[in-house]
Amino acid sequence: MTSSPAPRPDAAPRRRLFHRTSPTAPLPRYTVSAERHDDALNVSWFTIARRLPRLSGIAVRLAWQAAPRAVLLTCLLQLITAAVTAIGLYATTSALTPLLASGATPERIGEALPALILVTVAACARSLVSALTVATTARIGPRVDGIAEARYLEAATRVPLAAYDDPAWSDQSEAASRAAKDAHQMIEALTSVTGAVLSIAAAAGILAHLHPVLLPLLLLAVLPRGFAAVRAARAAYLADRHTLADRRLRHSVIFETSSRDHALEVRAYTLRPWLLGRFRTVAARLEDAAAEVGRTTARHQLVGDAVAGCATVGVYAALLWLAATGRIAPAAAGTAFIAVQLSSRLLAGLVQGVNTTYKTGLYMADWDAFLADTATRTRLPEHPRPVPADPQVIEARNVTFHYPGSELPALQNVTVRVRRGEVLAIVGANGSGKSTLAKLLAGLYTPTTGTVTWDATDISRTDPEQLWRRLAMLPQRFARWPVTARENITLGQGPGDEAGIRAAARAAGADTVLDSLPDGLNTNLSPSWWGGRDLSGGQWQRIATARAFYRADAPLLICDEPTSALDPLAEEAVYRRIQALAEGRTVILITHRLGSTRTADRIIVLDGGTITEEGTHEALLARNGTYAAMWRAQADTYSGDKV
Ligand SMILES: Nc1ncnc2c1ncn2[C@@H]1O[C@H](COP(=O)(O)OP(=O)(O)OP(=O)(O)O)[C@@H](O)[C@H]1O
Repeated sequence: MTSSPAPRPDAAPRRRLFHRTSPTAPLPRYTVSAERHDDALNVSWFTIARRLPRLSGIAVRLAWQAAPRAVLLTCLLQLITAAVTAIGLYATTSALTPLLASGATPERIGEALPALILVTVAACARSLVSALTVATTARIGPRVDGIAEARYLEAATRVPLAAYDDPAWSDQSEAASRAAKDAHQMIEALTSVTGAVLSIAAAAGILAHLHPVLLPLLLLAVLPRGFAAVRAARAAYLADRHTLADRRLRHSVIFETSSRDHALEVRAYTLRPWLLGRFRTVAARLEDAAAEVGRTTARHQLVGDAVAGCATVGVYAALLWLAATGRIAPAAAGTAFIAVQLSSRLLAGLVQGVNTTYKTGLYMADWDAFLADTATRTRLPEHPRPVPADPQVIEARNVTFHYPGSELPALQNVTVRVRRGEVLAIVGANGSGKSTLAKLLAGLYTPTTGTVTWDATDISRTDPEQLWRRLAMLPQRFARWPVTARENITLGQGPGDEAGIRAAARAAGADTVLDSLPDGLNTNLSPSWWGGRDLSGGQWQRIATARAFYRADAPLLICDEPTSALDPLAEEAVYRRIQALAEGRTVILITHRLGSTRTADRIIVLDGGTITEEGTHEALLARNGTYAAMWRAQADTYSGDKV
């Protein structure tokens, strides 16, 4: 049975690109965050004029950093183009004057010949310089993209983890990554704008020289289209900004629908109609926005063309009148005619260039704002305290923590102390705050109130990168990097020594996994790449554990659910290894497998973000509280044999 097309949730029904044979999923309309409704969405002509130089300045600075010599060469080529244009027009008048004079034809041609040769040479030079400009700009563009993208990545990898939980930052990040990718467009557009402006200025100079009234006439022919272009660019930008969240949603829906990670559930849960419905809903919203931009652009273009057309007719009529009444020489009128035609052609480039410059310029401003905002969020202490190389005590004191935008605290007034050589186990129900507490102790999040210290050093006053170099962490949701098994273990620590990698793999039970791979450590662990192999969930967990163990000299080891996917023998081996690793370092172990907590030096129980129990396994059983209840429940599940 085919269902009738579902009505769009938020617009009047009309013909669509998509046939709605599947249900349309209701999709929340996320709006851009309050900060994004800034003055960029409220631009007046004055603001545009004020802003264009600044927007261009961002791109010019980037271009200068990327390829200063190419920038200088481009400027030189632009000036040559303008000079050649002026020479060509001037030579045209010189050629037309004898040609339009009375006398014998061979003599008139002979007199005009040098000027005609100059006109031809100027035209050839113009083409050559234009080709050189294209080649030079092509050298600058990719380098500018590279720098813009590298800065974006650097900022995104430096910002505190909490930024990723903030939708405002995510919106900004999306706009900035898009701008960085397209930064070369701004360079190309700026080049064509400056080239066209200089050449039109040269033509205007020649016209003003021929007769002062020709200059305002030229401007009359040129300005309306420029005005229309900037208005269209502004409409497109505003629509883009308003649909930013929807575009993010669209990417996310496409990714969820087609990614390998979701492919199994898409099939097993027969998700196709639901997923396509979600896609259609968001695509329809974007389609509407794009159509609206198209209508606005067409309107502006039509009005601009109409006014420009009328103005051009007026210019030609004025030229005829000036020539007919003897106010200018016929040769000057001919040159003016050619200059207006040339300027109209240049104007097409200028219009396109202004359009792109303004639009991409606004995105570059987003990129710039993202870097500035991210730098503010990332601000390091002015004089960072050194991180203790081998902390004796790691302590959270009266720590409360709210995730961004969350009213309920994930942790409330938590105080905990863990010493070097100790294994601290954190247990508790799902969502009780275990992972959050571990992340705070590792400096991955900063407490909303309270302090975390390593020895006497408040870690919020240290350089976090220095801190994390002293951390080995096996997170609950570890990344499956699409690189070789070797890189998955050494992960950013250089090529690694073979013995160290093998020892970490053995300790994590990953040695047997490596033995089963066709190229051993050199096998790529992404089946989507040629020669790549995937692993089972437990095998992946062993590799991720080896990754944490490989950082053998880190004084803090955090294992968050390290054995959730492991078979019992591997599990026992990993816990034995964690126990052994505790010698000379601090170990924090988060687990629901209470069997492993028996050997921990101390256990804390979290409930709703607060510590409710603390002690050794035996002490907590004797207390007969939450821990004892959890222990008994698990013992019952495993028939009391083993937990
Ligand atoms: N990035 C986040 N943004 C907002 N809230 C979050 C975020 N991560 C976790 N929370 C919330 O914080 C609380 C504590 O989460 P946490 O991950 O620390 O729990 P947990 O005890 O480790 O749970 P589990 O046993 O399920 O792993 C939960 O209520 C959770 O919903």
